[in-house]
Amino acid sequence: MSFIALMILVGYEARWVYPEIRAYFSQTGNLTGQQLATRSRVYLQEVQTELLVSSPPAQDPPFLLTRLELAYGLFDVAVYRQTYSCVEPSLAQLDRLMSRLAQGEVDEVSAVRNLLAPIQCLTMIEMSQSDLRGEAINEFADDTRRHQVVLTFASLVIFLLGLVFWWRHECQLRRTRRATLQTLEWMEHAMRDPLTGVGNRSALHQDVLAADKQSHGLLLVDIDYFKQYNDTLGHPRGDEMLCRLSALIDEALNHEASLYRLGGDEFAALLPCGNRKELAHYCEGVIERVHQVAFEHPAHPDQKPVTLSLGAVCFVAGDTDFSLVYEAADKALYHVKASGRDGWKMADCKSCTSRSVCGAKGSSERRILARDLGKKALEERT
Ligand SMILES: Nc1nc2c(ncn2[C@@H]2O[C@H](COP(=O)(O)OP(=O)(O)OP(=O)(O)O)[C@@H](O)[C@H]2O)c(=O)[nH]1
Repeated sequence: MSFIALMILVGYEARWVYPEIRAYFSQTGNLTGQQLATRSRVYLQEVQTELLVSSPPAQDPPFLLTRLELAYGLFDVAVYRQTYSCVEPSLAQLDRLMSRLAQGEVDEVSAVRNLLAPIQCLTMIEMSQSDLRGEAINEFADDTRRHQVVLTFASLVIFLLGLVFWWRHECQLRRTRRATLQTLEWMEHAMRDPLTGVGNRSALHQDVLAADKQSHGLLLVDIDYFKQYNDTLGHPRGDEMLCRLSALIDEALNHEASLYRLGGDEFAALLPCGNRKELAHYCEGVIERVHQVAFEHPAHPDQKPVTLSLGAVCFVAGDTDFSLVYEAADKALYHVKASGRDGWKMADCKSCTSRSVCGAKGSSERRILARDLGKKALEERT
């Protein structure tokens, strides 16, 4: 918009400047016109003076004639003839005077008298030319002033247009920036569990997709008998416990894992882990830490403090269908739950790893398996 206005202004100025300057300089041509008349008058006056001062003239007739011819030549201009009525008679008079002077038929006094009319005509031409020039200059000055005003206002308009454009652009930029930030904020909210502040299920899937092709460990953690905890102490205390446990799991995993709440009382942890042994170490660490802290659980069927059940699996991110990985970890968790809870199990998921990352089984895993055997034996006996 500003650019278009600027172009219009430039066009306008170019349209004005060129003819106006031309007009001005053509008027300065009047200076030459005036000068011709002046020069011619000076020659005539020199002849007049010569005739008046010295009688007989000190200069010989050819000198006077040359002066008169010069005066005639400068006087005999087409523009003068067309513009001023006194030119034709004056030139005729000069012509007559020159021929009479050449023949020596004229006395000084009548010659001087004959020069008066041409001199008067030339003086009038000088004054007229001077007036014309003055008018042209005044007109040019008026035009210049007028155009300066136009130029000033146009520049002001362009400046204001530029300002408006800049302001609108700035507002647009701010709106876009705000919208982007809001979108990012919403995305961030959409990926977070509002209660514990850890990521949610969508965040887990996104992080798995974004993870580099390295060996990772997935831990699924579920609180045991949380329904009873809620029923006894109330949901606000249950919420509090969820927050405490998410912090505790994070701490037990040395803050190296990304933590997620998948819903209800189930958490997931994703962490880089080279082999099963390392993952087993992490699982053991979580179980031990919750034992150490021993959060009170007034309704635990086994009269224990709060306990956790863990299912874990090793996988190579990017190489495996994550749903298979999750299913394997979930099965392991289910197995722990079914085996009496308060323990961990690592899934032996062959399809989850393209590289051999499997190591030794964890002690808790062994403990669960032992408990399974015990349960089976008990069932067989009853
Ligand atoms: N305080 C609280 N409780 C929740 C929330 N979301 C789900 N729950 C409760 O968590 C409990 C989960 O219970 P279940 O899935 O039956 O499992 P559980 O009682 O822990 O039993 P097991 O998992 O078999 O050991 C339910 O009572 C839900 O009401 C929450 O945001 N806050």
